[in-house]
Formats: sequence, C-alpha cells, structure tokens
Amino acid sequence: MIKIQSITKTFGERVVLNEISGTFEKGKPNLIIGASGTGKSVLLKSIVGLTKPDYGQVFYDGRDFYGSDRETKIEIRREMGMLFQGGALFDSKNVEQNVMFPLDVLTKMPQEEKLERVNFCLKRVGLENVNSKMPSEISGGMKKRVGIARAIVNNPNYLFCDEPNSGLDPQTSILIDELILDLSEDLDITTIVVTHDMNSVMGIGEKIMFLYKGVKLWEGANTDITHSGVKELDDFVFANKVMNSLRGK
Ligand SMILES: Nc1ncnc2c1ncn2[C@@H]1O[C@H](COP(=O)(O)OP(=O)(O)OP(=O)(O)O)[C@@H](O)[C@H]1O
Repeated sequence: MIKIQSITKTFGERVVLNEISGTFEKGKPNLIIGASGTGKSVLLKSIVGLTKPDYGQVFYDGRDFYGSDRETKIEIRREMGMLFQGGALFDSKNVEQNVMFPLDVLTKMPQEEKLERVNFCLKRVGLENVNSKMPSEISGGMKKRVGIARAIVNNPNYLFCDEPNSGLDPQTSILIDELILDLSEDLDITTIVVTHDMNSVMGIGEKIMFLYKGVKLWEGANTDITHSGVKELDDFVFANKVMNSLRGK
C-alpha cells in the first residue's frame, strides 16, 4: 500500500497540488483521474520521487520515502516499475534488450537468468518470438506491452503507469487496461494509473482519486462515479458523449 499525506507542490506562484492525501491499495489498479493540467502527472512524479513536493509525505508500506536515508530510498526505488507516457522504449535497442535493461542496471543476475526472466515477462504480456524486433517494427499496442514487460521485469511491489492508453485505439486500450488489472491482481502489486480515459475509469476503476485544479475533490469506485454529487466530477465524466447519453437513463 502507498499512503500520501498533504502533498503540496507549487511552481512559482501557482499551487499545482494542494494538500493531497489518500491511499493506494495493493493488488489492484488505483486510478488518478482529472482533466488536462490538473496536476495528475505532477502528483505521480511526487509519489515516485521525480519531483520533490514542497511538503507532504509518501509512505511505501509504512516507509516514509522523503524522510528516509539514501539507502532506504534506493531500496524503495528498486521496488518500483514504471510505464511512462508514450512507452519510452530505447529506439536503438531491440525488444529483448529493452526489457532486460532494468536487470542490467539494477542487478548482477547472470545473463541466462536475465533472459529467462525477460522471456517470462514477455510471455506474461502476450508477446512471444519478438525478442529481436526493433521498436520501429512493432505496433503501438505492442510497444506498450514491451513497456509493461520492462516495468515488471524486476518483480516490483509498485507499478506506475502514466496515461498507458495514450495513442492507442479503443480496443487495444481495453486490452492494455485488462493486462494492467490482471498483473496488479496476480502479482499483488500496488498499481497507480494516471488517466483521463473514461473507458479505463469504467473498465478498471475500482478505486479512483479525482483531482480538480490541484485539489482532491472526490474518491471512490466507478460504480459510484455517476452519482457523486460533485459538479466538477460530473462535468468530467459526462463530457464524453457516450457517458452523457447514459445520463438520462
Ligand atoms: N516543471 C514544471 N514547471 C512549471 N509548471 C509545471 C511543471 N510541471 C507541471 N507544471 C504545471 O503544473 C500543472 C499540472 O501539470 P500536470 O502535468 O500534472 O497535469 P496533468 O493533469 O497530468 O495533465 P495532462 O492530462 O495534460 O497530462 C500544469 O499547469 C503544468 O503546466
């Protein structure tokens, strides 16, 4: 479980995150949703330690990330897997080398064991016999799968996904969402997904935090999202035409 407390971040005069607190549970995807520019990515970066909040705390299974010494921070970092916007694969490395990269950097595992682990993860995300393909030779959905395989290769306790569906068609998006859901459950990891995709919200949003202009306005499950009573959340949810057509029913 990840717990955050009073996370606050300003850029100049602008308060981008205002006292955000909450918990992200183990064994499921926890969604952070909200309109563009509302602070989702800055919150994710604050949680993983890429952007230091002005104040506030992040607890990884009880370990205070910002309050801990260098060794503990490194230990927590080793337990993280990340899927960033756009997949961010190394263009000059093939699929196998991309997935193996965290093992090369973070472990002293023998080559044979690394290859076994890479193949296990590629199989787990539904990719086989593509080890020698270059990123330019595979589809957007496959790139995401490679990115996910790379994110789980080091057996993380925590998985972070920033807009995992960006640039994908709706059908492929659903498959990627289902993969993230399955992996979170099977591997029993705490997964945080930043998204503004209502399909993801309705598909895998068992636990959701809604941000609006840097403030947490609501949290709950997708089953309750259409009757939250929060106007800003309604505006976000029903901005989508399909969702809006359901509103009258
Ligand atoms: N390094 C930075 N310096 C100054 N302002 C920043 C910086 N990073 C983010 N911001 C501002 O913080 C606000 C929140 O940005 P953030 O990227 O978290 O939004 P978001 O909700 O993830 O949006 P999107 O869905 O478009 O990715 C934006 O107004 C952005 O311009």
